[in-house]
Amino acid sequence: MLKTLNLLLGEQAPLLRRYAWMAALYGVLCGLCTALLLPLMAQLLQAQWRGAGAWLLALLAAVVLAWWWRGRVEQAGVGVGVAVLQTGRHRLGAHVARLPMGWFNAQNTAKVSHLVTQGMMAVAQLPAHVFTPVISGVVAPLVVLALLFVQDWRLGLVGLLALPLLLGVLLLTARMGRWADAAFQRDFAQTGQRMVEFAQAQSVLRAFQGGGQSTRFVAQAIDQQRQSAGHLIAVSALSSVLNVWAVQAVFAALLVAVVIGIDQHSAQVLAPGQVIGTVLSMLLISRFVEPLLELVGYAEALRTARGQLDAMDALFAQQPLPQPQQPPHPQLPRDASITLRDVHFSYGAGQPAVLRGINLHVPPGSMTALVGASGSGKSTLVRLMARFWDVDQGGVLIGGSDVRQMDEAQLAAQISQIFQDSYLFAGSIADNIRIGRPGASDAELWEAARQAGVDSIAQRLPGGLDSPVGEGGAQLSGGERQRIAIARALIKDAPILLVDEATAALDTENQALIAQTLERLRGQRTVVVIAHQLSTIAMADQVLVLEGGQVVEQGTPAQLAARAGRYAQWLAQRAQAQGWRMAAGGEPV
Ligand SMILES: Nc1ncnc2c1ncn2[C@@H]1O[C@H](COP(=O)(O)OP(=O)(O)OP(=O)(O)O)[C@@H](O)[C@H]1O
Repeated sequence: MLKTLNLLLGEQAPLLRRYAWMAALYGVLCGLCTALLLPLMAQLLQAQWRGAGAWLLALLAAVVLAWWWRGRVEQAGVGVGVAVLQTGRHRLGAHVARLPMGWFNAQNTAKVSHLVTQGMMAVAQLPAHVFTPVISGVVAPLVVLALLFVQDWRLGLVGLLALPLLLGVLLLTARMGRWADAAFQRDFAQTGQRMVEFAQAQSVLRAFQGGGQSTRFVAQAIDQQRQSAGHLIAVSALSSVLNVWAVQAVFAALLVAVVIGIDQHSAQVLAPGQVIGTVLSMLLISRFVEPLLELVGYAEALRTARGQLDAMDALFAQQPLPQPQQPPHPQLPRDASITLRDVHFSYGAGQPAVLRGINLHVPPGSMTALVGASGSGKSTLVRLMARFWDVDQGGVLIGGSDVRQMDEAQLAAQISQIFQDSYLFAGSIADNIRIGRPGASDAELWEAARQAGVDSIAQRLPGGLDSPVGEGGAQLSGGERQRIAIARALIKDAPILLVDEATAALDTENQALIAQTLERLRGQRTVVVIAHQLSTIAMADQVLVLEGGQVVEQGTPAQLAARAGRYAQWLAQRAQAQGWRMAAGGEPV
């Protein structure tokens, strides 16, 4: 728990240590107040008023000191809570930003969103409201235990023996709670993910189910969450009862010890000294048990925050892709070529191989088209070039340098991407294009917009290029979003362009736009395109046909068309389907 808090706090971690010491000192002060209460009670019981007055003054001074110190501790705790909120979110965000692109699936994204909102609040509450009574609830009984030993060693011994038993019960209930909490958090995140999906998929749902209906997935997720919430509530209630019983059992054991002590001295009438001793023992026992009861009252809050901290810990344990060490690395690319050497890749240990022994060389300034059936590995191959993940075997080289030996920013500077799922941020059209090159001038912005056909969108909208696109580009059509993504890639002016030529998302106008863009950049940039249009394939210097994660054919469009192999077959099917007629050289007519 402390390890993760330290991770969240980073350079501010000393604040937590200082606060913990302050809270422990507060526990000692509480114990000191109890210590001063003993002589005061003894003097009162013996009717020694002067002595009692002196001890009373000392006790009042200690109580005032403890109150004042408690205020300081609370302030320090709130300070740590605020630091957790401020620094923790940044550190978590900075860590997530370094994780491989492949890590960002819907489930992980929902988890992160839950952690930085509710999770971070639950964790920040710990130092602000929970740790002070918990730390003092541990320290104060230890001081009182020492006093118990001074008062009567047998009582001290009972108290000492009770502590590990109490600790055992607390640990057991905490573990039970953690299991139940982990299941609840998992189901909670799953429901959140399903609800977002439900909202986003409204058009599909209404088309297939009519309005107002939930999906089976949402219903299942909610049902699962209801079950795990019920389980968690039951476990929490049982834990509370067990914890309180354990403390009460310690209380009872100490009382029994006092009674047995009395019996050994005298069964009939207590001597005055025995009366005082008994009263003081009872007082110590109650002061021993009281903070323990308060401590177990916070078990629930601790467990909830613990679950969130565990999830944050697991997130911090996710490793970013290794970065090259200096010197002599990182390496610089010598040109805009792309080479794949015997690349093998799967999406995780135990998962089937998606790419198997790919060898490929894309010379600088040339254009390579990837074709193949759905699931043959085209997108995976292109994304490996941008180091979304690291290959399992072999290597991906940009300009002769292995991408694993290149600086992350250096690699990013080499590559522009136009993918089907290019995300638009809630901002203006101009903001979204400028992501490609934040320092671009207005003239460069307009030039990229013109080349990508965004100028016609801007003319239609009252705000021009400053018109908002809505969250995720919701205020634009799919084709318009795609054009902005193209403008963003063009303004970046990177020497390598990776393109996933969208199929369904693009209308003929946009298809033509991509074709024009590729035509214009031909010879100027290294282009790798996942091609669906015959016209695009015909433009390519080389075509790779992928099947089952392997390159089954490779050559110029003309060579492949003449070979009567897979490409020619595929070409014939496409031509038939689209009413295209291909010339013998592979060029569409
Ligand atoms: N994130 C992922 N996790 C696990 N498996 C994946 C992931 N992405 C893709 N795959 C699997 O890898 C294989 C290749 O997928 P890929 O998307 O590279 O194929 P593709 O040729 O681009 O397909 P399409 O033309 O339909 O986009 C498929 O079997 C797919 O199920």
